[in-house]
Amino acid sequence: MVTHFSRFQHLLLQPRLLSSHQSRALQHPLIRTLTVIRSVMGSSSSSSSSKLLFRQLFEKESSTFTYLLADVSNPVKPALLIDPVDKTVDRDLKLINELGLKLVYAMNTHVHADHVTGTGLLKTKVPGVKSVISKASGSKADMFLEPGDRVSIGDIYLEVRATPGHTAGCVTYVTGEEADQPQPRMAFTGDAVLIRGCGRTDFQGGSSDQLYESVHSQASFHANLIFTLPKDTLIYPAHDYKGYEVSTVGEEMQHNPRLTKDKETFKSIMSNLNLAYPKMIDVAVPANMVCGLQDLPPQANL
Ligand SMILES: N[C@@H](CCC(=O)N[C@@H](CSS)C(=O)NCC(=O)O)C(=O)O
Repeated sequence: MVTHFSRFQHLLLQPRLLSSHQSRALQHPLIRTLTVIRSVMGSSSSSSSSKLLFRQLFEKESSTFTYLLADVSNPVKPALLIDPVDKTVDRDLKLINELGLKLVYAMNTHVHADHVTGTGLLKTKVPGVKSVISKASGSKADMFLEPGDRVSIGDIYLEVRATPGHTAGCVTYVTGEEADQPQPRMAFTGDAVLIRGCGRTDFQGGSSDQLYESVHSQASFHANLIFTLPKDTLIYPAHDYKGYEVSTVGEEMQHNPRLTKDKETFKSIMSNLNLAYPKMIDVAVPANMVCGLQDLPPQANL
């Protein structure tokens, strides 16, 4: 199910005003088609695809978003969860059952410090579910991802991009670029990019320098490059503390109060956040290093 791939090219269609000459040129059927696609994409605050079933779910104690994606064009309706929380596993499973989906993967964007992941619990409740996390996280799981891997459910897939900075093993999952994948693209950024913010960088191997590079750099093919994704790419973070639900790459490039700054200013902002340590960090990190389950016997196959 996880495959390496070698293409990160994408078509970037910038919205702009048209001259009368350009308007006449739009009579060309190919250009007209592209323009229609662009206008649909540009006005959207959610992705459209006849295949994709998508739900954004919220756990209010830790302000965590869990995302449910499924390919409902496939007879099995295979599904995955991104960043499930232990406290809301039963809610998530109820929804999955009601919608007739088959949960295949329980994935994390990183080792969370503020809540216990639901992946271990999901594995005990749904036989066959595979826990998934980046290899760089150092955590236990059934499947370990590296930058450039793909995770597929039916005909829909997520690309894995390295997003270190909040933690060393953070990744972002991005839907595929092809026309048969959900459009606009969706980026599940974990705690790398939050809406009008970003993840803190003061523990778990965090680095403000690295986070800045993860978002801005174009140096490495498999590096995250969040701000080089198409501007209409929808950003779905792991947390929100301000009442937001979704943003876009273009919106964050323009309005993110931290990530729009130059690197030195960004680093200075990050080193002066003075945030309290997450209340659950001493419980959550050890638990999440073993998929959210601490009390299993050593021989348990996580
Ligand atoms: N008060 C919460 C923790 C809040 C917090 O630190 N959130 C993290 C992401 S979870 S480790 C973060 O990166 N925040 C960035 C920010 O600017 O707020 C608790 O005690 O759990």
